[in-house]
This record gives sequence, structure tokens and C-alpha cells, in this order.
Amino acid sequence: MATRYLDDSLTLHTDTYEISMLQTYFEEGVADRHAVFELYFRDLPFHNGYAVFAGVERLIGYINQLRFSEADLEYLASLNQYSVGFLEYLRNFRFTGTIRAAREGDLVFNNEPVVQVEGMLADCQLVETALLNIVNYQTLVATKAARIRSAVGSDGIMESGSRRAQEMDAAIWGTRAAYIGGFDSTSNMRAGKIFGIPVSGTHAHSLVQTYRNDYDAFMAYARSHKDCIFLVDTYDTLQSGVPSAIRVAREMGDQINFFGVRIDSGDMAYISKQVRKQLDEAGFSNAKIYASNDLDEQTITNLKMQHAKIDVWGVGTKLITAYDQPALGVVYKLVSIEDEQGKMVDTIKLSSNAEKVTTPGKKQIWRITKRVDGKSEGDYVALADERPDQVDKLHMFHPTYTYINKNVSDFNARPVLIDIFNQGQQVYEIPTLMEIKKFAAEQLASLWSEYKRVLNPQIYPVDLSQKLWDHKQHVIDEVHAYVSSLKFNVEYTPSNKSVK
Ligand SMILES: Nc1ncnc2c1ncn2[C@@H]1O[C@H](COP(=O)(O)OP(=O)(O)OP(=O)(O)O)[C@@H](O)[C@H]1O
Ligand SMILES: O=P(O)(O)OC[C@H]1O[C@H](OP(=O)(O)OP(=O)(O)O)[C@H](O)[C@@H]1O
Ligand SMILES: O=C(O)c1cccnc1
Repeated sequence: MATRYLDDSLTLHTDTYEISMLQTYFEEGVADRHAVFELYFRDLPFHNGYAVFAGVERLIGYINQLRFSEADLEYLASLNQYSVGFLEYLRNFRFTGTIRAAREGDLVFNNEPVVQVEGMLADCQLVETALLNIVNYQTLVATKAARIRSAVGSDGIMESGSRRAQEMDAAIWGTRAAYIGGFDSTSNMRAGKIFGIPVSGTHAHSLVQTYRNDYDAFMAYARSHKDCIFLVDTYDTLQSGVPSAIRVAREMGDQINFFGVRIDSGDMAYISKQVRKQLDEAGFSNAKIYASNDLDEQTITNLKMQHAKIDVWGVGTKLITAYDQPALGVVYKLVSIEDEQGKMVDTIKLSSNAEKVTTPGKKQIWRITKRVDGKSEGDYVALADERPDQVDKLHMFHPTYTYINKNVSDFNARPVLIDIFNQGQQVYEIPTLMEIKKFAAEQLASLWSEYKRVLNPQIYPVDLSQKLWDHKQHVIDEVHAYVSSLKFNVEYTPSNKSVK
């Protein structure tokens, strides 16, 4: 039987190829070359007009614990692929890199760096998998949550997806991301405990099934709780569930806070209207109607169009699993590397698909807003040494369709990437979750509504500075010159042309 090792660190939460590359860098003496990697995604998720960035808290926790434990080293040694010298190097490994990232809750867009890792090549390479893993999931769920928030308007939304999440970590970090993106509460007690997210809940069908009738179940619940929301659809919502809830509310009077009822099946437009009528006629017009059952932004929008009488929405599966797009497609690319002479050289990955050609060089994103109303003009991606905040006028143009362009003046330029780690030391203090949530809401408020609509939003401009654009063309030309100088004499045929 295979030996089991202690799961005592997250450091091997990385792909095998990262460790294999580290061994090459170490053996070849390039592990401490200075490098810059950037993390970005190529397309916005859910055909949305923006993404809500999340993942920094987990990233910080991961980086702060990053060292190889004895169990990690023993396991690596057991693979018989790594030299004794390399394992010794890993034993002494400490992360000394600099990490810049967008703030949690900030809006981010496709084709711009949202995390940047700078430092020794080995340090930057090792963290690739975990960083992608964290940002991919949390940003997806925060974005999905923002879409659901925009569908419900100012109604309450409770997150209740733990049972359907892709394992326990996803439930916890997913509900945190959902809270940032606009949810009000979670059903997950552990998330309440560790993050301070408000918890909320009703009860399950099993309570009613235990008593085998609605009235006895609601009465039992009411005797043991002050705040009551009764789930009314176990047998028959209109014939039994709601009348039983009303009877219990009347009999218990001031002994309980009858907050309302939850419906979890059937035609929710029709049923909610009937339930509203029953509650109003019984004098419980303040009692709210809670609804759940595979809800997402599309169904909620549709229910609102049908004037469903729903006050609070419970959303689980479709949020926590990012059901309609379970991967953001984040990538992590080397944009600059120190050469043999100690000079930084900006690098590129070419592709026959223009969208997939990487943009070389260490960058900063500048969020451009008009001073007059604080509204968004677009993002301006520039080389790290450019200062668009110190000029009066900016020429912004589409990086592919350059005839789409505009001159912007009287603007504010805010750097989106901020320092999280400086040479291995955490320099960023994480705001409270409430502050992050508030920040996200403020950023959304500054975005024109055309970019925020759930269906077919306008495309938000993510432009390159002239200097960066020119630089990219220059690096592309250099690579083309290099490739044509090669003397391999390969004959391209349609079949081998497509081989990567
Ligand atoms: N009026 C409505 N308009 C649009 N979608 C609705 C409406 N009412 C319910 N839905 C949605 O339709 C989906 C399926 O509901 P359906 O009534 O078919 O099954 P159900 O009520 O879940 O049945 P079950 O008793 O098995 O739970 C759910 O996602 C629900 O949110
Ligand atoms: O529909 P979702 O958006 O995924 O929200 C979570 C679901 O989990 C519960 O159902 P489940 O059948 O698991 O348990 P129950 O007996 O409490 O209804 C709840 O009633 C919701 O329908
Ligand atoms: O409290 C609720 O209503 C709840 C909790 C978990 C899953 N579905 C609903």
C-alpha cells in the first residue's frame, strides 16, 4: 500500500510540472533570475460586462505558509525524480517575491493583469497553480453573485449552496465571494464563524416529515424558536402549508416573530401571489415570502416579470457551482525575465489567434473615470513606469480595432494593482469583509449601467497605452525575425502546421 504523508502544508498544491521546472531552473542555475508573471483571463464569465475580483485573503494565507514541510520533502524524494541537492534547496525555500493584485471587490476585465508576481523565477513559478485555482473560483462566484444581486434589486438574498458546492472549501470561500458580490447572508454556520458573514435560515422538509403534518411541525418549531419562517410546500402549499403557518402565528401571537413562509416548488409566480393573498387576508401583511428552488438571475428576472410576490430569495446550486460557467479560464504568463547579462527582457507567447497573443512587459492597470461624475471611461493598461495620472489628456484606442479611439481629459486615473507582498513580506492589511463588500458596491455604482446589464452588456474598453502597444508590436517583430532566422528547414504542410 502507498505510504500516506501528513497533509501539513499547501505548498505541494501545485502541478507536477511546476516542481519539474523548478528542478531545471535550480540545476541550470537560473532559479534566482528576476522574473515577472501576470495572471489574467481572456473572456468575461457569463457574458457579463465586468468581473468582481476575489481571492486576496486566501492568496495571502497561502503565501504566508509557503514552505516545504518534512512530509512534502519526503513525498518528493519518494518519487525518485528529484536530486538531493534540489530537495535541499526546497528545504530552505522561502517566498521572497513581490505580489500586486487588484483589491477584493474591485471590478476587473478581460485581458488585463489582475495579479502580478515579481521576484525570483522559482518563486514566481511555484505559486502559479494555487493562484489560478484561488482566483478562478472566487472571482467566478463573486461575479455570479453580482449578477444575481442586480436581478433581485433591493430584495434580500440568502446564500444556501453548501450542500451542492464542489466540496467543503468551495462552500466556505464561495459564500465569502458571494457576500462580496452582493449577497446578504449565508446558511453556512462555519462561514459565519470564520468570516463574520451574517447567517440566516429557515427549516427543511424533514422537520415537517418528522411530525407528518404542517401544523404540528410549525408549532414545535415555534415553541423552540422566537424567529420563525415556515417551509410551507411539503404537502400542499395553499391547502395545508400556509393555513397551518397562519394558525400557528395566531396561536403563538407575541411569543414568536412570524417573519414569513418559504416556498420551494411549483409555479412560484402563481403560488407566491396566492400565498400573499392568504397572508394579507389573515392580517399578516408584514410576513415575507421567501423562495428557493434552483434560482439564478434568469429565473429571478423572469419571476419578477411575472410580478411574483417574493420578498427574499434563497440561492444555492446555481451560484456556488457557477453553474452556467464553471471555469473562468485564468492564465498566468511570463511577461519579463532577466537575461544572461542581467538585463530584463520582455517576453511574449505568440498565437495565430490574435486574442491569445500575450502582452509583454510589467504593467499597471489604470482605471480611468471622468472627474465630473466619477463614471467609468475604461481601463488603460500601461507599462509599469508610465504615469497616466500625471497627464492632462489621454488617447485611448482599441488594441485590435485601433480606429475605435477617443481623447479623454478631465479624468482621474486610479492604479488598480496594489502591493500585497513586497519581497516576501505582507504589506497589505486586508480590509474587513464589510469594507470589501462596500467597496465592491461603490465600484459597481461607478460603472455605467450599459456595462452592467445582465443580457448583452456593452463591451467595457480595456486599452493599451501607445507605448505598450508599440512595445508589443516591437516584441512580435523581434520574435518573427528570430523564427525566420532559424535554419531548421521545416516544410510546412497543412497537417504539421496545426501542431503546437
Ligand atoms: N413561474 C415561473 N417562471 C419561471 N420559472 C419558474 C416559475 N416557477 C418555478 N420556476 C422554476 O422552474 C424550475 C423547476 O420548477 P418545477 O415546478 O418544474 O419543479 P419543482 O417545483 O422543483 O418540483 P419538485 O416538486 O420536484 O421540487 C425551478 O428552477 C424553479 O425555480
Ligand atoms: O435550490 P438551490 O438554489 O440549490 O437552494 C438550496 C436548496 O437546498 C434545499 O433543498 P433540499 O432538497 O436539499 O432540502 P430541503 O428538504 O430542505 O428542501 C432548499 O430547499 C433549496 O431548494
Ligand atoms: O435555511 C434555508 O432555507 C436553507 C438552508 C440550506 C439549503 N436550503 C435552504
